[in-house]
Amino acid sequence: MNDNTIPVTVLSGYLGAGKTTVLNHLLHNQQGMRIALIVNDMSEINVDANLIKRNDSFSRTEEQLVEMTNGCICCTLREDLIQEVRNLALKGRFDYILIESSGISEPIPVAQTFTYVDEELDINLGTFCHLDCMVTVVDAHRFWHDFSSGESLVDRKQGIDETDAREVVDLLIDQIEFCDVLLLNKCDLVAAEDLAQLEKILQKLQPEAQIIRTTHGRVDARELLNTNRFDFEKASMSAGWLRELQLAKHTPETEEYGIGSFVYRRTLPFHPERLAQWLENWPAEIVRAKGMMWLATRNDQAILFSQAGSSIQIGISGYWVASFPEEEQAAIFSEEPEWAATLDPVWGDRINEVVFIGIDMDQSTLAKTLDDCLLTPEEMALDWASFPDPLPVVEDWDFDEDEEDEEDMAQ
Ligand SMILES: Nc1nc2c(ncn2[C@@H]2O[C@H](COP(=O)(O)OP(=O)(O)OP(=O)(O)O)[C@@H](O)[C@H]2O)c(=O)[nH]1
Repeated sequence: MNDNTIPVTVLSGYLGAGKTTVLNHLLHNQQGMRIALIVNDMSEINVDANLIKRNDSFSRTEEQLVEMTNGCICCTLREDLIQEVRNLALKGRFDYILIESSGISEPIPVAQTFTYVDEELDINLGTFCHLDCMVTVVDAHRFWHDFSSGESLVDRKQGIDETDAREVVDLLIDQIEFCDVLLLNKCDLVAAEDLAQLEKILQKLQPEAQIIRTTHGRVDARELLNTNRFDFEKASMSAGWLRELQLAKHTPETEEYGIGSFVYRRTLPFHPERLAQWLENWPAEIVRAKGMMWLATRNDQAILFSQAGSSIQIGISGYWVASFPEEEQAAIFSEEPEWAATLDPVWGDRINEVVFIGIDMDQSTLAKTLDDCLLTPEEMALDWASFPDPLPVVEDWDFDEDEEDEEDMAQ
């Protein structure tokens, strides 16, 4: 299907991770291909594009450089990206398109640009090109610093605008969890033992991607170009937490460097007040947690819980099927009998099911302290709606900020 369309590789990675360095390296090792480059920079001056133009391998006749500035190709410049890619493809001069996203781009919207027809522009990029590989560059030296900084893009003056409340760690995790190749760059700046541990945790967060250690972006071009690796469905399902959740049975792993994971699964609801207290004292050894939660006070809502570093988000993912009228439930269950057979006879699909990935986690203590947050048999008999619920309704909830708010109120 992809035979006659131009392959595209997208480089993502947080600011300064080494994307331009990788791109420059690829230009030196392009195996005779005529490459078109699209370089996206958030600032007005496209520093990365200037660096590439100075590269002696960048020949103006064979290559073309498209600079996209003052916005991000995953949001404000998405339509421009579609048009630029189409224009490049229509020139018929290029064998390959390489895109360097801005450091604050999210990879999924960029990938969607190639997989969905844009109805407003009425352009189907699939007729011109296909996504070959999503690459994420990770800065091995700064990873833990950025991951645990608790800072937002706005705190770092790196947001799209002053309302860009995304946390640095959420961006890092999005870029890691959706990719085909992870380049662990700046390996020269990290001790061997720390590097081995970081590689293992990245593997746990993203078990499908090929992880390649690099220094100054030096990587065999064949690992990133014409790889045939990208598959939207597969990439969307490749995150470590999701894979863990889908495993029929967790096989205990040999915990190299203390890195492990487990699924906390209970068919009892959480008491929101006790759960909130638990979240306030988030165990530092948990690196990533994600899954569904069942809160007694919101008995119909399926809550999506997501944590990475100090960022905790609690959102509504939808409604439990068990909260639907009986005929609707019956219709859904008859369409998915295998799934229906796995459900609790009393509570249906209501469940607490959260994956924890961490370093040196004490699984039984964590599970025990979470069990203490579930409704007791006495509470099960009470009116659940009457329980205090200090948890936020939706969206981001930063417990550090909450502490600050409490401190402010106390003054
Ligand atoms: N020590 C060391 N420095 C590196 C390595 N790779 C890149 N650098 C340096 O890191 C800095 C940032 O690299 P870039 O390639 O510009 O990073 P980027 O991801 O394109 O950055 P943005 O475009 O700002 O998002 C530069 O000064 C590079 O020379 C590496 O492996 N080791």
